[in-house]
Amino acid sequence: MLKRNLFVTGLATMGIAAMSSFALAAETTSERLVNAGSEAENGNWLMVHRTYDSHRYSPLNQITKDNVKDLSLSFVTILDNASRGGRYASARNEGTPLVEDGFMYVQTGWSVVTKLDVRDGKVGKVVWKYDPEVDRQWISDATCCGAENRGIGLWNDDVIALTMDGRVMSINKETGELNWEKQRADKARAESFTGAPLIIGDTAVYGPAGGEYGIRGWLEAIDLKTGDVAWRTYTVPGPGEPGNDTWEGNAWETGGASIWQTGSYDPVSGMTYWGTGNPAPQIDAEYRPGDNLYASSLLALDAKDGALKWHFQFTPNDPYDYDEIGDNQLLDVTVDGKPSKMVVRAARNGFMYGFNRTDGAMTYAKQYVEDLNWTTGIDPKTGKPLEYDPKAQLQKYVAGTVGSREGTPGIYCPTLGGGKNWQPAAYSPQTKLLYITSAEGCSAYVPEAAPNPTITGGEYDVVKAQREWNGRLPAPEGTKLPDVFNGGSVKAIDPLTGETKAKVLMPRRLNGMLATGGDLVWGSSTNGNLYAYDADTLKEVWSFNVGTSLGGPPMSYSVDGKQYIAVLAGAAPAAADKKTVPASEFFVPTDALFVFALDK
Ligand SMILES: O=C(O)c1cc(C(=O)O)c2c(n1)C(=O)C(=O)c1cc(C(=O)O)[nH]c1-2
Ligand SMILES: [Ca+2]
Repeated sequence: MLKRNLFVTGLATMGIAAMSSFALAAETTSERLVNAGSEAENGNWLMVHRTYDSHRYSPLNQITKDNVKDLSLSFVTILDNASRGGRYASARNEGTPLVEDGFMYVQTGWSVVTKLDVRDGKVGKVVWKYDPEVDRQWISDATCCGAENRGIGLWNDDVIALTMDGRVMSINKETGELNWEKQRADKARAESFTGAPLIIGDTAVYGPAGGEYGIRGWLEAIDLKTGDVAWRTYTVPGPGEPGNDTWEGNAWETGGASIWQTGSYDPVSGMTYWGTGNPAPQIDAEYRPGDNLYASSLLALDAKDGALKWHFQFTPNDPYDYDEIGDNQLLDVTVDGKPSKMVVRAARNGFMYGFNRTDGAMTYAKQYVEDLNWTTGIDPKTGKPLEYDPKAQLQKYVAGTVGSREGTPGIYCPTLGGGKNWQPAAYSPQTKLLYITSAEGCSAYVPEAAPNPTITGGEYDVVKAQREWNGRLPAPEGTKLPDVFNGGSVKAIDPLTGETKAKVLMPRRLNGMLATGGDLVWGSSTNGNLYAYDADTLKEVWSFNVGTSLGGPPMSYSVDGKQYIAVLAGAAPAAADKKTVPASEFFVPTDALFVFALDK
Protein backbone atom coordinates (compact mmCIF):
# COMPACT_ATOMS: atom_id res chain seq x y z
CA MET A 1 0.00 0.00 0.00
CA LEU A 2 1.28 3.42 -0.89
CA LYS A 3 1.85 5.61 2.13
CA ARG A 4 1.31 9.27 1.52
CA ASN A 5 3.48 11.71 3.36
CA LEU A 6 2.96 15.32 2.56
CA PHE A 7 5.88 17.44 3.64
CA VAL A 8 4.08 20.71 3.27
CA THR A 9 6.82 23.15 4.15
CA GLY A 10 9.23 21.56 1.71
CA LEU A 11 11.70 21.31 4.55
CA ALA A 12 13.25 18.22 3.04
CA THR A 13 14.50 20.15 0.06
CA MET A 14 15.96 23.02 2.06
CA GLY A 15 19.57 23.39 3.02
CA ILE A 16 20.88 22.78 6.50
CA ALA A 17 21.23 26.53 7.11
CA ALA A 18 17.56 27.08 6.37
CA MET A 19 16.66 24.15 8.57
CA SER A 20 18.31 25.67 11.59
CA SER A 21 15.73 28.43 11.55
CA PHE A 22 13.18 25.77 12.45
CA ALA A 23 13.53 25.45 16.19
CA LEU A 24 14.02 21.71 16.36
CA ALA A 25 11.63 20.30 18.92
CA ALA A 26 13.19 19.01 22.09
CA GLU A 27 12.93 15.30 22.78
CA THR A 28 9.85 14.28 24.73
CA THR A 29 11.85 12.32 27.28
CA SER A 30 10.22 10.16 29.92
CA GLU A 31 11.50 12.66 32.48
CA ARG A 32 9.58 15.44 30.76
CA LEU A 33 6.44 13.32 30.72
CA VAL A 34 6.80 12.60 34.45
CA ASN A 35 7.17 16.36 34.96
CA ALA A 36 4.49 17.40 32.46
CA GLY A 37 2.81 19.41 35.21
CA SER A 38 5.96 21.32 36.19
CA GLU A 39 6.52 25.00 35.59
CA ALA A 40 8.96 24.26 32.78
CA GLU A 41 6.09 22.68 30.81
CA ASN A 42 3.45 25.31 31.63
CA GLY A 43 2.96 26.21 27.99
CA ASN A 44 2.84 22.62 26.81
CA TRP A 45 0.37 19.76 26.73
CA LEU A 46 2.42 16.61 26.23
CA MET A 47 -0.07 13.79 26.71
CA VAL A 48 -3.79 13.35 26.20
CA HIS A 49 -4.91 14.19 29.77
CA ARG A 50 -1.92 16.62 30.09
CA THR A 51 -0.40 14.91 33.14
CA TYR A 52 -0.17 11.31 34.32
CA ASP A 53 -2.71 12.05 37.06
CA SER A 54 -5.28 12.90 34.32
CA HIS A 55 -6.11 16.31 35.76
CA ARG A 56 -6.46 18.12 32.42
CA TYR A 57 -5.46 21.25 34.26
CA SER A 58 -3.39 23.94 32.57
CA PRO A 59 -1.83 26.41 35.03
CA LEU A 60 -1.89 29.14 32.36
CA ASN A 61 -3.71 32.10 33.87
CA GLN A 62 -3.59 34.92 31.31
CA ILE A 63 -7.23 34.30 30.45
CA THR A 64 -9.31 35.06 33.53
CA LYS A 65 -12.94 35.44 34.56
CA ASP A 66 -12.57 39.17 34.07
CA ASN A 67 -10.98 39.32 30.64
CA VAL A 68 -12.47 36.21 29.01
CA LYS A 69 -15.10 38.47 27.42
CA ASP A 70 -12.29 39.66 25.11
CA LEU A 71 -11.40 36.15 23.95
CA SER A 72 -11.62 35.79 20.19
CA LEU A 73 -10.83 33.40 17.40
CA SER A 74 -7.13 33.49 16.44
CA PHE A 75 -7.12 30.97 13.61
CA VAL A 76 -8.86 27.99 12.06
CA THR A 77 -7.21 25.10 10.24
CA ILE A 78 -9.32 22.73 8.17
CA LEU A 79 -7.65 19.37 8.66
CA ASP A 80 -9.61 17.17 6.30
CA ASN A 81 -12.94 16.70 4.64
CA ALA A 82 -15.28 15.37 7.29
CA SER A 83 -14.38 11.76 7.90
CA ARG A 84 -17.71 10.43 6.73
CA GLY A 85 -18.15 6.75 6.27
CA GLY A 86 -20.68 3.97 5.86
CA ARG A 87 -23.38 4.16 8.49
CA TYR A 88 -22.08 7.38 10.03
CA ALA A 89 -22.75 10.98 9.10
CA SER A 90 -19.34 12.11 10.25
CA ALA A 91 -16.21 11.27 12.16
CA ARG A 92 -15.96 11.93 15.84
CA ASN A 93 -12.76 13.85 16.42
CA GLU A 94 -12.68 13.35 20.16
CA GLY A 95 -8.96 13.96 20.48
CA THR A 96 -7.06 16.52 22.49
CA PRO A 97 -4.37 18.31 20.45
CA LEU A 98 -0.87 17.93 21.92
CA VAL A 99 1.40 20.98 21.95
CA GLU A 100 5.15 20.94 22.49
CA ASP A 101 7.21 24.10 22.22
CA GLY A 102 4.98 25.82 19.65
CA PHE A 103 4.21 22.76 17.53
CA MET A 104 0.90 20.97 17.63
CA TYR A 105 0.13 17.31 16.86
CA VAL A 106 -3.38 16.07 16.12
CA GLN A 107 -5.00 12.95 14.70
CA THR A 108 -8.39 12.89 13.01
CA GLY A 109 -11.09 10.26 12.43
CA TRP A 110 -9.41 8.38 9.60
CA SER A 111 -6.25 8.19 11.73
CA VAL A 112 -4.40 10.89 9.72
CA VAL A 113 -1.73 12.59 11.87
CA THR A 114 -0.99 16.30 11.30
CA LYS A 115 1.84 18.41 12.70
CA LEU A 116 1.23 22.17 12.77
CA ASP A 117 3.49 25.10 13.53
CA VAL A 118 1.34 27.30 15.78
CA ARG A 119 4.11 29.67 16.84
CA ASP A 120 2.92 32.85 15.17
CA GLY A 121 -0.60 32.60 16.61
CA LYS A 122 -2.13 33.82 13.34
CA VAL A 123 -2.30 30.65 11.31
CA GLY A 124 -1.89 26.93 11.93
CA LYS A 125 0.82 26.09 9.41
CA VAL A 126 0.74 22.44 8.48
CA VAL A 127 4.30 21.07 8.68
CA TRP A 128 3.46 17.54 7.60
CA LYS A 129 0.60 15.09 7.36
CA TYR A 130 0.93 11.34 7.66
CA ASP A 131 -1.93 9.32 6.23
CA PRO A 132 -1.81 5.63 7.18
CA GLU A 133 -4.55 5.00 4.60
CA VAL A 134 -6.80 3.03 6.87
CA ASP A 135 -9.35 0.58 5.60
CA ARG A 136 -12.24 3.06 5.61
CA GLN A 137 -14.87 0.60 4.45
CA TRP A 138 -13.98 -1.84 7.19
CA ILE A 139 -14.05 0.90 9.82
CA SER A 140 -17.45 2.10 8.66
CA ASP A 141 -18.87 -1.41 8.55
CA ALA A 142 -17.29 -3.23 11.46
CA THR A 143 -16.65 -0.81 14.32
CA CYS A 144 -19.31 0.14 16.83
CA CYS A 145 -19.14 3.88 16.45
CA GLY A 146 -17.48 4.93 13.19
CA ALA A 147 -14.29 6.87 12.44
CA GLU A 148 -13.21 8.09 15.85
CA ASN A 149 -10.05 9.22 17.50
CA ARG A 150 -9.28 10.29 21.07
CA GLY A 151 -5.68 11.34 20.65
CA ILE A 152 -2.01 10.47 20.31
CA GLY A 153 1.26 10.32 22.26
CA LEU A 154 4.77 11.80 22.09
CA TRP A 155 7.94 9.84 22.88
CA ASN A 156 11.44 11.23 22.37
CA ASP A 157 11.66 12.21 18.68
CA ASP A 158 8.49 10.40 17.64
CA VAL A 159 4.74 10.70 17.50
CA ILE A 160 3.08 7.47 18.64
CA ALA A 161 -0.33 7.02 17.06
CA LEU A 162 -2.84 4.21 16.74
CA THR A 163 -5.00 3.57 13.70
CA MET A 164 -8.63 2.60 13.78
CA ASP A 165 -7.79 -0.52 11.80
CA GLY A 166 -5.49 -1.76 14.51
CA ARG A 167 -1.93 -0.52 13.87
CA VAL A 168 0.54 1.06 16.28
CA MET A 169 2.67 3.62 14.42
CA SER A 170 5.88 5.41 15.29
CA ILE A 171 6.27 8.55 13.17
CA ASN A 172 9.32 10.83 13.17
CA LYS A 173 8.31 14.14 14.73
CA GLU A 174 10.50 16.27 12.49
CA THR A 175 10.01 14.63 9.12
CA GLY A 176 6.61 12.96 9.42
CA GLU A 177 8.11 9.73 8.11
CA LEU A 178 7.01 6.39 9.42
CA ASN A 179 9.67 4.69 11.58
CA TRP A 180 7.66 1.50 11.95
CA GLU A 181 4.16 0.18 12.36
CA LYS A 182 2.75 -2.99 13.88
CA GLN A 183 -0.66 -4.56 13.39
CA ARG A 184 -1.74 -5.21 16.97
CA ALA A 185 -5.55 -5.31 17.01
CA ASP A 186 -7.39 -8.22 15.39
CA LYS A 187 -9.64 -6.93 12.63
CA ALA A 188 -11.29 -10.30 12.20
CA ARG A 189 -12.75 -9.82 15.68
CA ALA A 190 -13.60 -6.14 15.10
CA GLU A 191 -10.90 -4.94 17.47
CA SER A 192 -10.08 -1.31 16.68
CA PHE A 193 -8.18 1.52 18.34
CA THR A 194 -10.12 4.62 19.34
CA GLY A 195 -8.41 5.75 22.59
CA ALA A 196 -5.05 7.53 22.80
CA PRO A 197 -1.97 5.57 23.86
CA LEU A 198 -0.28 6.39 27.19
CA ILE A 199 3.50 6.69 26.95
CA ILE A 200 5.16 5.24 30.06
CA GLY A 201 8.96 5.09 30.06
CA ASP A 202 9.97 3.53 26.75
CA THR A 203 6.60 1.89 26.20
CA ALA A 204 3.21 2.85 24.82
CA VAL A 205 0.22 1.34 26.62
CA TYR A 206 -3.13 0.90 24.85
CA GLY A 207 -6.01 -1.51 24.29
CA PRO A 208 -8.75 -2.16 21.72
CA ALA A 209 -12.38 -1.06 21.44
CA GLY A 210 -14.84 -3.68 20.21
CA GLY A 211 -16.75 -4.68 23.33
CA GLU A 212 -20.12 -4.28 21.65
CA TYR A 213 -19.52 -7.27 19.37
CA GLY A 214 -17.56 -9.71 21.43
CA ILE A 215 -13.83 -9.31 21.63
CA ARG A 216 -11.74 -10.56 24.54
CA GLY A 217 -10.36 -7.28 25.85
CA TRP A 218 -6.70 -6.62 26.62
CA LEU A 219 -4.24 -3.95 27.63
CA GLU A 220 -0.81 -4.02 26.06
CA ALA A 221 2.56 -2.27 26.27
CA ILE A 222 4.81 -2.05 23.23
CA ASP A 223 8.54 -1.34 23.52
CA LEU A 224 9.02 1.83 21.47
CA LYS A 225 12.71 1.20 20.92
CA THR A 226 12.14 -2.12 19.19
CA GLY A 227 8.43 -2.29 18.31
CA ASP A 228 8.23 -5.57 20.25
CA VAL A 229 5.37 -6.26 22.63
CA ALA A 230 6.55 -5.82 26.23
CA TRP A 231 3.46 -7.32 27.84
CA ARG A 232 -0.21 -8.02 27.20
CA THR A 233 -2.74 -8.52 29.98
CA TYR A 234 -6.19 -9.81 29.06
CA THR A 235 -8.99 -7.96 30.79
CA VAL A 236 -11.01 -11.17 30.81
CA PRO A 237 -9.26 -14.04 32.65
CA GLY A 238 -8.68 -17.30 30.78
CA PRO A 239 -9.23 -20.84 32.10
CA GLY A 240 -7.33 -21.47 35.33
CA GLU A 241 -6.92 -17.77 36.04
CA PRO A 242 -8.68 -16.15 38.99
CA GLY A 243 -12.02 -14.75 37.88
CA ASN A 244 -12.53 -17.04 34.90
CA ASP A 245 -15.32 -18.74 36.88
CA THR A 246 -17.29 -15.46 36.76
CA TRP A 247 -18.17 -16.37 33.16
CA GLU A 248 -20.37 -19.31 32.30
CA GLY A 249 -18.98 -21.76 29.77
CA ASN A 250 -16.84 -20.17 27.10
CA ALA A 251 -18.43 -16.71 27.35
CA TRP A 252 -15.05 -15.36 28.53
CA GLU A 253 -13.68 -15.78 24.99
CA THR A 254 -15.86 -12.95 23.73
CA GLY A 255 -16.41 -11.19 27.02
CA GLY A 256 -15.78 -7.59 25.97
CA ALA A 257 -14.06 -5.46 28.66
CA SER A 258 -12.55 -3.33 25.92
CA ILE A 259 -10.31 -0.30 26.45
CA TRP A 260 -11.20 2.98 24.77
CA GLN A 261 -10.19 5.83 27.05
CA THR A 262 -6.64 6.48 28.25
CA GLY A 263 -5.57 5.49 31.76
CA SER A 264 -3.50 7.24 34.43
CA TYR A 265 -0.04 6.48 35.80
CA ASP A 266 1.64 6.98 39.16
CA PRO A 267 5.39 7.31 38.51
CA VAL A 268 6.15 6.85 42.23
CA SER A 269 4.49 3.46 42.61
CA GLY A 270 4.80 2.42 38.97
CA MET A 271 1.09 1.56 38.86
CA THR A 272 -1.15 2.38 35.93
CA TYR A 273 -4.96 2.68 36.21
CA TRP A 274 -7.36 1.80 33.39
CA GLY A 275 -11.10 1.33 33.09
CA THR A 276 -12.72 -1.48 31.10
CA GLY A 277 -15.84 -1.55 28.94
CA ASN A 278 -19.07 -3.52 29.17
CA PRO A 279 -19.20 -7.30 29.12
CA ALA A 280 -20.36 -8.58 25.72
CA PRO A 281 -23.05 -8.76 24.60
CA GLN A 282 -23.82 -5.36 26.06
CA ILE A 283 -27.36 -5.76 27.41
CA ASP A 284 -28.29 -9.41 27.38
CA ALA A 285 -26.62 -10.90 30.45
CA GLU A 286 -28.22 -14.31 29.74
CA TYR A 287 -25.30 -14.99 27.39
CA ARG A 288 -22.83 -14.55 30.22
CA PRO A 289 -24.09 -15.59 33.67
CA GLY A 290 -21.73 -14.56 36.48
CA ASP A 291 -20.10 -11.30 37.59
CA ASN A 292 -18.06 -11.10 34.35
CA LEU A 293 -14.70 -10.00 35.68
CA TYR A 294 -12.95 -7.73 34.75
CA ALA A 295 -15.60 -6.01 32.62
CA SER A 296 -17.01 -2.63 33.75
CA SER A 297 -14.10 -2.35 36.18
CA LEU A 298 -11.18 -0.19 37.25
CA LEU A 299 -7.87 -2.05 37.01
CA ALA A 300 -4.60 -1.17 38.74
CA LEU A 301 -1.63 -2.77 37.01
CA ASP A 302 2.11 -2.71 37.38
CA ALA A 303 3.26 -0.71 34.35
CA LYS A 304 6.47 -2.77 34.19
CA ASP A 305 4.88 -6.13 33.41
CA GLY A 306 1.12 -5.61 33.29
CA ALA A 307 0.52 -7.65 36.45
CA LEU A 308 -2.92 -6.93 37.89
CA LYS A 309 -2.54 -5.48 41.42
CA TRP A 310 -6.17 -4.83 42.26
CA HIS A 311 -9.50 -4.41 40.57
CA PHE A 312 -12.87 -2.92 41.39
CA GLN A 313 -15.98 -3.89 39.46
CA PHE A 314 -18.64 -1.18 39.37
CA THR A 315 -21.66 -3.04 37.96
CA PRO A 316 -21.30 -6.85 38.23
CA ASN A 317 -23.01 -8.82 35.41
CA ASP A 318 -23.73 -5.41 33.83
CA PRO A 319 -27.13 -5.51 32.05
CA TYR A 320 -27.16 -1.76 31.21
CA ASP A 321 -24.06 -1.23 29.01
CA TYR A 322 -22.31 0.71 31.76
CA ASP A 323 -18.78 0.59 30.28
CA GLU A 324 -16.31 1.94 32.83
CA ILE A 325 -13.53 2.98 30.50
CA GLY A 326 -13.54 6.57 31.77
CA ASP A 327 -10.61 8.63 32.94
CA ASN A 328 -9.38 8.31 36.53
CA GLN A 329 -7.90 11.20 38.47
CA LEU A 330 -5.02 10.55 40.88
CA LEU A 331 -5.00 12.82 43.93
CA ASP A 332 -2.47 13.16 46.73
CA VAL A 333 -4.48 14.73 49.52
CA THR A 334 -4.76 15.00 53.26
CA VAL A 335 -7.83 13.37 54.80
CA ASP A 336 -8.35 13.76 58.56
CA GLY A 337 -4.77 14.98 58.89
CA LYS A 338 -3.36 11.93 57.13
CA PRO A 339 -1.78 11.90 53.68
CA SER A 340 -3.85 9.86 51.30
CA LYS A 341 -3.16 8.66 47.78
CA MET A 342 -6.49 8.43 46.00
CA VAL A 343 -7.85 7.54 42.62
CA VAL A 344 -11.31 8.95 41.89
CA ARG A 345 -13.78 8.23 39.15
CA ALA A 346 -17.17 9.48 38.03
CA ALA A 347 -18.54 6.15 36.85
CA ARG A 348 -20.90 5.60 33.94
CA ASN A 349 -23.27 3.87 36.39
CA GLY A 350 -24.06 7.25 37.99
CA PHE A 351 -21.90 7.16 41.14
CA MET A 352 -18.76 9.08 41.96
CA TYR A 353 -16.20 6.80 43.63
CA GLY A 354 -13.06 7.36 45.67
CA PHE A 355 -10.43 4.66 46.29
CA ASN A 356 -7.17 4.26 48.08
CA ARG A 357 -5.07 3.80 44.96
CA THR A 358 -2.50 1.57 46.67
CA ASP A 359 -4.84 -1.24 47.63
CA GLY A 360 -8.12 -0.40 45.89
CA ALA A 361 -10.14 0.06 49.09
CA MET A 362 -13.25 2.13 48.28
CA THR A 363 -13.44 5.27 50.40
CA TYR A 364 -16.85 6.47 49.22
CA ALA A 365 -19.50 6.12 46.50
CA LYS A 366 -21.95 8.94 45.99
CA GLN A 367 -24.60 9.50 43.33
CA TYR A 368 -23.76 12.42 41.04
CA VAL A 369 -26.41 12.08 38.32
CA GLU A 370 -29.78 13.77 38.87
CA ASP A 371 -31.70 10.51 38.63
CA LEU A 372 -30.64 6.95 39.30
CA ASN A 373 -32.98 3.99 39.69
CA TRP A 374 -31.06 0.77 39.00
CA THR A 375 -29.88 0.38 42.59
CA THR A 376 -30.81 1.97 45.90
CA GLY A 377 -27.16 2.58 46.73
CA ILE A 378 -23.64 1.19 47.07
CA ASP A 379 -22.69 -0.84 50.13
CA PRO A 380 -19.89 1.16 51.76
CA LYS A 381 -18.17 -2.04 52.97
CA THR A 382 -18.26 -4.22 49.89
CA GLY A 383 -18.54 -1.57 47.16
CA LYS A 384 -21.31 -3.68 45.61
CA PRO A 385 -24.74 -2.31 44.66
CA LEU A 386 -27.14 -2.99 47.58
CA GLU A 387 -29.29 -5.39 45.52
CA TYR A 388 -26.27 -7.44 44.43
CA ASP A 389 -26.87 -11.11 45.17
CA PRO A 390 -23.58 -13.02 45.45
CA LYS A 391 -25.36 -16.32 44.75
CA ALA A 392 -27.20 -15.18 41.64
CA GLN A 393 -25.83 -15.83 38.19
CA LEU A 394 -27.98 -13.07 36.70
CA GLN A 395 -28.24 -9.84 38.68
CA LYS A 396 -31.67 -8.25 38.70
CA TYR A 397 -30.89 -5.10 40.70
CA VAL A 398 -34.00 -2.93 41.20
CA ALA A 399 -37.10 -4.61 39.69
CA GLY A 400 -38.01 -3.31 36.24
CA THR A 401 -34.55 -1.97 35.38
CA VAL A 402 -33.31 -5.16 33.65
CA GLY A 403 -35.16 -6.20 30.51
CA SER A 404 -35.94 -9.70 29.29
CA ARG A 405 -35.71 -11.39 25.88
CA GLU A 406 -39.43 -12.05 26.16
CA GLY A 407 -39.99 -8.39 25.42
CA THR A 408 -40.07 -6.60 28.77
CA PRO A 409 -37.95 -3.49 28.51
CA GLY A 410 -35.41 -2.60 31.17
CA ILE A 411 -36.14 1.00 32.18
CA TYR A 412 -33.11 2.48 33.84
CA CYS A 413 -31.37 5.69 34.85
CA PRO A 414 -28.73 6.89 34.14
CA THR A 415 -29.01 6.27 30.41
CA LEU A 416 -27.28 3.55 28.40
CA GLY A 417 -24.50 6.04 27.65
CA GLY A 418 -24.16 6.96 31.35
CA GLY A 419 -23.73 9.19 33.45
CA LYS A 420 -20.28 10.12 32.46
CA ASN A 421 -18.92 8.43 29.37
CA TRP A 422 -15.50 8.93 27.66
CA GLN A 423 -15.78 12.74 27.88
CA PRO A 424 -12.90 13.43 30.26
CA ALA A 425 -13.14 15.32 33.56
CA ALA A 426 -10.77 18.07 34.75
CA TYR A 427 -9.47 18.76 38.25
CA SER A 428 -8.36 22.20 39.42
CA PRO A 429 -5.83 22.28 42.28
CA GLN A 430 -6.97 25.87 42.91
CA THR A 431 -10.64 25.18 43.57
CA LYS A 432 -9.94 21.54 44.57
CA LEU A 433 -12.98 20.57 42.52
CA LEU A 434 -13.44 17.94 39.85
CA TYR A 435 -15.42 19.08 36.80
CA ILE A 436 -17.39 16.46 34.93
CA THR A 437 -19.87 16.46 32.09
CA SER A 438 -22.60 13.88 32.17
CA ALA A 439 -25.80 12.76 30.47
CA GLU A 440 -28.97 13.02 32.56
CA GLY A 441 -32.09 10.92 32.09
CA CYS A 442 -33.11 7.32 31.51
CA SER A 443 -33.14 4.61 28.81
CA ALA A 444 -35.41 1.72 27.95
CA TYR A 445 -34.26 -1.30 25.93
CA VAL A 446 -35.22 -4.88 25.30
CA PRO A 447 -32.39 -7.43 25.06
CA GLU A 448 -32.39 -9.09 21.67
CA ALA A 449 -31.50 -12.73 21.28
CA ALA A 450 -28.90 -13.29 18.57
CA PRO A 451 -30.31 -14.62 15.28
CA ASN A 452 -27.73 -17.41 15.27
CA PRO A 453 -25.54 -18.78 18.03
CA THR A 454 -22.21 -18.17 16.31
CA ILE A 455 -22.79 -14.44 16.37
CA THR A 456 -21.73 -14.28 20.01
CA GLY A 457 -19.02 -16.87 19.60
CA GLY A 458 -16.15 -15.02 17.99
CA GLU A 459 -15.91 -17.02 14.75
CA TYR A 460 -18.19 -14.74 12.81
CA ASP A 461 -18.21 -12.29 9.99
CA VAL A 462 -17.96 -9.03 11.92
CA VAL A 463 -19.56 -6.96 9.21
CA LYS A 464 -22.52 -9.32 8.93
CA ALA A 465 -22.82 -9.45 12.71
CA GLN A 466 -22.95 -5.67 12.92
CA ARG A 467 -25.75 -5.54 10.38
CA GLU A 468 -27.80 -8.36 11.88
CA TRP A 469 -27.64 -7.68 15.55
CA ASN A 470 -26.73 -5.11 18.08
CA GLY A 471 -27.93 -6.94 21.14
CA ARG A 472 -30.78 -4.61 21.99
CA LEU A 473 -34.06 -3.41 20.58
CA PRO A 474 -35.84 -0.17 21.36
CA ALA A 475 -38.53 -0.49 24.01
CA PRO A 476 -42.05 -1.15 22.63
CA GLU A 477 -43.97 1.90 21.53
CA GLY A 478 -45.78 3.54 24.44
CA THR A 479 -43.14 2.56 27.02
CA LYS A 480 -43.03 5.39 29.53
CA LEU A 481 -39.70 6.64 30.73
CA PRO A 482 -39.58 8.11 34.24
CA ASP A 483 -40.61 11.75 34.18
CA VAL A 484 -37.20 13.24 35.00
CA PHE A 485 -34.84 15.80 33.53
CA ASN A 486 -33.49 14.52 30.25
CA GLY A 487 -30.34 16.18 28.89
CA GLY A 488 -26.82 16.84 30.07
CA SER A 489 -24.90 18.61 32.78
CA VAL A 490 -21.62 20.01 33.98
CA LYS A 491 -20.96 19.43 37.67
CA ALA A 492 -18.29 20.54 40.12
CA ILE A 493 -17.69 17.73 42.59
CA ASP A 494 -15.61 17.58 45.75
CA PRO A 495 -13.46 14.55 44.90
CA LEU A 496 -12.81 13.76 48.56
CA THR A 497 -16.49 13.14 49.31
CA GLY A 498 -18.29 12.93 45.98
CA GLU A 499 -20.51 15.84 46.93
CA THR A 500 -21.76 18.07 44.09
CA LYS A 501 -20.89 21.73 44.85
CA ALA A 502 -22.20 23.44 41.71
CA LYS A 503 -23.97 22.36 38.57
CA VAL A 504 -25.42 23.55 35.30
CA LEU A 505 -28.02 21.59 33.36
CA MET A 506 -28.16 21.71 29.56
CA PRO A 507 -29.88 19.87 26.68
CA ARG A 508 -26.84 17.68 25.95
CA ARG A 509 -23.57 16.86 27.69
CA LEU A 510 -20.32 18.43 26.49
CA ASN A 511 -17.25 16.75 24.95
CA GLY A 512 -15.13 16.81 28.09
CA MET A 513 -13.60 19.42 30.36
CA LEU A 514 -10.52 21.61 30.77
CA ALA A 515 -9.60 23.61 33.89
CA THR A 516 -7.19 26.57 33.65
CA GLY A 517 -5.22 28.69 36.13
CA GLY A 518 -7.41 31.75 35.53
CA ASP A 519 -10.16 29.97 37.52
CA LEU A 520 -12.03 29.01 34.41
CA VAL A 521 -13.49 25.71 33.32
CA TRP A 522 -14.00 25.01 29.61
CA GLY A 523 -16.18 22.69 27.61
CA SER A 524 -17.16 22.23 23.97
CA SER A 525 -20.35 20.99 22.39
CA THR A 526 -21.69 19.41 19.25
CA ASN A 527 -23.95 22.50 19.12
CA GLY A 528 -20.79 24.32 17.95
CA ASN A 529 -20.21 26.26 21.17
CA LEU A 530 -17.01 26.55 23.11
CA TYR A 531 -18.00 27.52 26.68
CA ALA A 532 -16.09 29.08 29.57
CA TYR A 533 -17.49 28.78 33.10
CA ASP A 534 -16.54 30.38 36.38
CA ALA A 535 -14.68 27.58 38.20
CA ASP A 536 -16.32 28.40 41.55
CA THR A 537 -19.96 28.81 40.51
CA LEU A 538 -20.13 27.19 37.04
CA LYS A 539 -21.80 30.35 35.84
CA GLU A 540 -21.27 30.65 32.07
CA VAL A 541 -18.96 33.61 31.47
CA TRP A 542 -18.27 33.30 27.73
CA SER A 543 -19.20 31.26 24.68
CA PHE A 544 -18.50 31.30 20.98
CA ASN A 545 -20.15 29.34 18.18
CA VAL A 546 -17.83 27.99 15.47
CA GLY A 547 -20.63 27.04 13.07
CA THR A 548 -19.89 23.32 13.00
CA SER A 549 -20.03 20.57 15.61
CA LEU A 550 -17.09 20.46 18.01
CA GLY A 551 -16.02 16.92 18.80
CA GLY A 552 -13.10 17.02 21.23
CA PRO A 553 -12.47 18.48 24.66
CA PRO A 554 -10.64 21.86 24.79
CA MET A 555 -6.98 22.23 25.82
CA SER A 556 -4.71 25.19 26.55
CA TYR A 557 -1.11 26.04 25.58
CA SER A 558 1.08 29.10 25.31
CA VAL A 559 3.69 30.44 22.90
CA ASP A 560 5.88 33.43 23.75
CA GLY A 561 3.83 34.16 26.85
CA LYS A 562 0.46 34.20 25.08
CA GLN A 563 -2.21 31.73 26.19
CA TYR A 564 -4.37 29.90 23.65
CA ILE A 565 -7.39 27.61 23.91
CA ALA A 566 -7.66 24.96 21.19
CA VAL A 567 -10.39 22.49 20.30
CA LEU A 568 -11.14 20.04 17.47
CA ALA A 569 -14.30 20.06 15.40
CA GLY A 570 -15.54 16.96 13.63
CA ALA A 571 -18.82 15.46 14.82
CA ALA A 572 -22.47 15.36 13.83
CA PRO A 573 -24.97 17.58 15.65
CA ALA A 574 -27.62 15.86 17.77
CA ALA A 575 -31.33 16.66 17.79
CA ALA A 576 -31.00 18.19 21.28
CA ASP A 577 -28.48 20.73 19.96
CA LYS A 578 -31.32 22.54 18.20
CA LYS A 579 -32.60 23.65 21.61
CA THR A 580 -29.53 25.77 22.22
CA VAL A 581 -28.41 26.49 18.64
CA PRO A 582 -31.23 26.15 16.08
CA ALA A 583 -28.76 26.53 13.21
CA SER A 584 -26.97 23.36 14.30
CA GLU A 585 -29.57 21.39 12.36
CA PHE A 586 -27.78 22.43 9.18
CA PHE A 587 -24.20 22.11 10.39
CA VAL A 588 -21.80 20.50 7.94
CA PRO A 589 -19.43 18.18 9.82
CA THR A 590 -15.88 19.43 9.28
CA ASP A 591 -12.51 18.14 10.54
CA ALA A 592 -11.03 21.38 11.82
CA LEU A 593 -8.97 23.00 14.53
CA PHE A 594 -10.18 26.20 16.24
CA VAL A 595 -7.78 28.29 18.33
CA PHE A 596 -8.67 31.25 20.57
CA ALA A 597 -6.69 33.92 22.42
CA LEU A 598 -7.14 37.35 23.97
CA ASP A 599 -7.16 39.89 21.20
CA LYS A 600 -4.89 42.62 22.45
O1 LIG B 1 -17.53 -1.40 24.14
C1 LIG B 1 -16.80 -0.79 23.36
O2 LIG B 1 -15.75 -1.27 22.87
C2 LIG B 1 -17.17 0.60 23.02
C3 LIG B 1 -16.37 1.39 22.21
C4 LIG B 1 -16.74 2.73 21.98
C5 LIG B 1 -15.77 3.51 21.15
O3 LIG B 1 -14.62 3.04 20.99
O4 LIG B 1 -16.08 4.55 20.66
C6 LIG B 1 -17.92 3.25 22.58
C7 LIG B 1 -18.66 2.35 23.38
N1 LIG B 1 -18.29 1.07 23.58
C8 LIG B 1 -19.84 2.77 24.11
O5 LIG B 1 -20.45 1.96 24.83
C9 LIG B 1 -20.26 4.12 24.03
O6 LIG B 1 -21.23 4.52 24.69
C10 LIG B 1 -19.53 5.01 23.21
C11 LIG B 1 -19.73 6.37 22.96
C12 LIG B 1 -18.74 6.72 22.11
C13 LIG B 1 -18.47 8.05 21.56
O7 LIG B 1 -17.49 8.17 20.82
O8 LIG B 1 -19.20 9.00 21.89
N2 LIG B 1 -17.96 5.64 21.82
C14 LIG B 1 -18.42 4.58 22.49
CA1 LIG C 1 -19.56 -0.31 25.10
